[in-house]
Amino acid sequence: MKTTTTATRSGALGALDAALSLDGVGRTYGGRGAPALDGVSLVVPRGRFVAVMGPSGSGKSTLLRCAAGLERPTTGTVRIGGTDLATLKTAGLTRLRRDRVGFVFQSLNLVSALDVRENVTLPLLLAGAREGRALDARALAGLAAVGLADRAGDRPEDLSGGQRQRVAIARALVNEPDIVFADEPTAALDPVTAAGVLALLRRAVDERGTTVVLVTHDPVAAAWTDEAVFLDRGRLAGHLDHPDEHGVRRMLGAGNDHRFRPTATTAATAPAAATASNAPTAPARTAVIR
Ligand SMILES: Nc1ncnc2c1ncn2[C@@H]1O[C@H](COP(=O)(O)OP(=O)(O)OP(=O)(O)O)[C@@H](O)[C@H]1O
Repeated sequence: MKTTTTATRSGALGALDAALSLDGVGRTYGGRGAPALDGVSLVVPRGRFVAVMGPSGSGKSTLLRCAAGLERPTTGTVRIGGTDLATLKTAGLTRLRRDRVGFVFQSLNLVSALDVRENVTLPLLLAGAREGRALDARALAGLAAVGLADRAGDRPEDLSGGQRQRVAIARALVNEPDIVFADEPTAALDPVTAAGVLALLRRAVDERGTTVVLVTHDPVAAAWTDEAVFLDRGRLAGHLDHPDEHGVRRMLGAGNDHRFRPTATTAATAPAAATASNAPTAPARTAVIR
């Protein structure tokens, strides 16, 4: 197993100062059969937007759950911001997820008994913040950032799917997490609404330096990211820097007959916001270790 990236070879990036690192992570369910994840190693630098792609059942969601500390891997090491998750007991893991991690899922359950503002303040309250004007101001600022300041008093069921996802993003970002994990957040949205949601994630990366790990099937969504990594039957099978829609489709097509061929690709048609992040100051790319 060899490290293949310049980032790691040059020593510019280590697992300890990365936003996220996985080293030999495997996950087997029920102790039988093929593992859902099989020895996945990668390093995601801070301030990076990374897409995790691959065929259905290739292990994308399992990778996300293990990486986010929602599930313990069977083998290997996961570090968030240098902290080895295996060293944390349940309470410590909960604290780390609460304080440093944001989540946006396709079916992210906003609490229907709470209004939109209350949903956004929830992570802050869980982290011990006191109710009051300062808390409300933070929630409203977060809602304003996703264009929903005027819906603060509404219930989630009064919003469209796209608006709900924007509330979910405001909630994920309200405690200024180091890293956000998003699992198919745009799968149920029309293309225009999906672009709005992806633009919000892109902005979090560009303006706040948040790291975002996005599981998606969608080559258009992947084109908003800095890098796409591809899974095939639980293993890392390739990656694209500055993925564009065409390059991603090609990789996914190659995956259909199990012949991923990692290639160097550049973004000819990536969204403008994504291109901006490819400035020379952008952090080193994700280190894919095989
Ligand atoms: N909780 C579980 N119990 C048993 N098997 C599971 C569990 N979660 C996932 N698996 C299995 O692990 C493999 C990978 O599943 P995973 O959901 O990670 O794939 P995926 O790439 O996210 O798929 P999709 O794109 O269809 O959502 C599949 O074979 C799946 O059946």
